[in-house]
Amino acid sequence: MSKKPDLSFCKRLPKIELHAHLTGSIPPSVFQEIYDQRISEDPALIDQLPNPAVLLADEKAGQDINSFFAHFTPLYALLSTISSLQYATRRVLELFAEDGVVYLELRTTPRALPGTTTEESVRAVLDIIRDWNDLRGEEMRVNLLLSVDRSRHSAKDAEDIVDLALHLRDEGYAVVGIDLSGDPNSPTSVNSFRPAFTRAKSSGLGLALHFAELPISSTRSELEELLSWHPDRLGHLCLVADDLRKLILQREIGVELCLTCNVLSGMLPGDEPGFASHHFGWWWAQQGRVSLGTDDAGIFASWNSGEHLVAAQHFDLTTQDLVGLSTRAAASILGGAGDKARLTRILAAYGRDEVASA
Ligand SMILES: CNc1ncnc2c1ncn2[C@@H]1O[C@H](COP(=O)(O)O)[C@@H](O)[C@H]1O
Repeated sequence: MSKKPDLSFCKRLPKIELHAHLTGSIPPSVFQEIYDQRISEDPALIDQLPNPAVLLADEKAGQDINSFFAHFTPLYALLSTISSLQYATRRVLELFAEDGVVYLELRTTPRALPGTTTEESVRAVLDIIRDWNDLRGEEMRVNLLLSVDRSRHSAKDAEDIVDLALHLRDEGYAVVGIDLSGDPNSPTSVNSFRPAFTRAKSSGLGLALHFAELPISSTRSELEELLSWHPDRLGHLCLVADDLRKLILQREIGVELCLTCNVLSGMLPGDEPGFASHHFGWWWAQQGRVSLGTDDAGIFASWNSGEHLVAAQHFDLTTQDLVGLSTRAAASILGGAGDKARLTRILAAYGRDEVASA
C-alpha cells in the first residue's frame, strides 16, 4: 500500500477537485473545435473571433501572472454563445472525469452573453451539470460555485450574484457556494463585498475565497477582513503570516492549493520559488484540510492527477498519503450529506482494494 505513486496511480486515485475555474479549464483543443464550428456556421465570424491556433500557439500563453487576467478577454469572445458555452462545459466535465476526479466543484463568473441575460447563461451551464449528474453522477458528481470578480464587480453586482445563486439553488440546481476571485491588482477594497458574502453564508451557501495570491492582496487588513466572513475554504494562500496560518488550521478552514499554477505563473515568494518550496509542504505537515486544485487546467496544462503526482514527487508522499489527501479534501466539500457519504464510501472501497492488491 505504501508505494511511490506514479501517474497511473494518480489517475486511478479517486480525486476531489475543489478549485477549478470553468473558462481556464478549457484546453486549447476545445477552443479550436469551438472556433472551427462557429466559423463553419458563420464564415463572417472569421474577422471577429480570435483564432486559437494563433492566440494559444505558445503553450505558455496566459501563464504569467502579469498577463494572466487579460488572457480571458479573447477566450470569452470564443464562448459568446450558449451552445459554445455548453459544449465547453460538457467537455471540461468529461476531461475531469477521464482524469479520475470523482467529485468536482467547478466555479464560474456569471456574465451575460450577447442576446442573453446573465441568468440565462448561468442556467445554460447548470443545465449541463444537471444532465451530467443525472447520467454520470455516480462516476463524478459536480456542483457549481458562482464567482464574484473583485476587479469587475461592484457590491451591488455581488448582491445580485448571491440572489441568483440562492434562487437557482432553491430551484434544485447544483449551486453550493460563492467564490471571490478576479484580478487582485484591482484597486477595489474587498470590504465592500462583505454584506453579500456574509448574507450568502447565513443563507446556507459555502464561501471559497481567493486569499493572499499576490503581495497587494496579502495585507494584514485584507486577510483579516476575509477571515471575518467565516469562509469555508481559502484558495492559493501564497503569502500568509504564521499566526494567520495557525488560525486557519485551528478553524479547520479548507485550503485549496494549486501547485502548477502557482509555480508557472510566478506567484510564489522567495529567490528560487519552485515545487519543492511550495507551501503545500507546510500545510501537509500540519495535517491541514488540504486539497489539490488545478485552478485553470487548460492554461497550465496540468489536470488533477498531474497535481497529485507533482505533490508526491516533491514532498515524498506515498500512495497511502495520497488516499489520505483525498480524505482530507473530502472534509471540506460544500456539497451536502449525500455527497459526503458517497465520497466516504468510494474512498473506503478504494483503500480496501489497494490494500488487497498491494
Ligand atoms: C491565479 N488564479 C486565479 N486567481 C483569481 N481569479 C482567477 C484565477 N483563475 C481564474 N480566475 C477567475 O476566473 C475567471 C475565468 O473563469 P470564469 O469566466 O469565471 O469561468 C477569470 O476572469 C478570473 O476572474
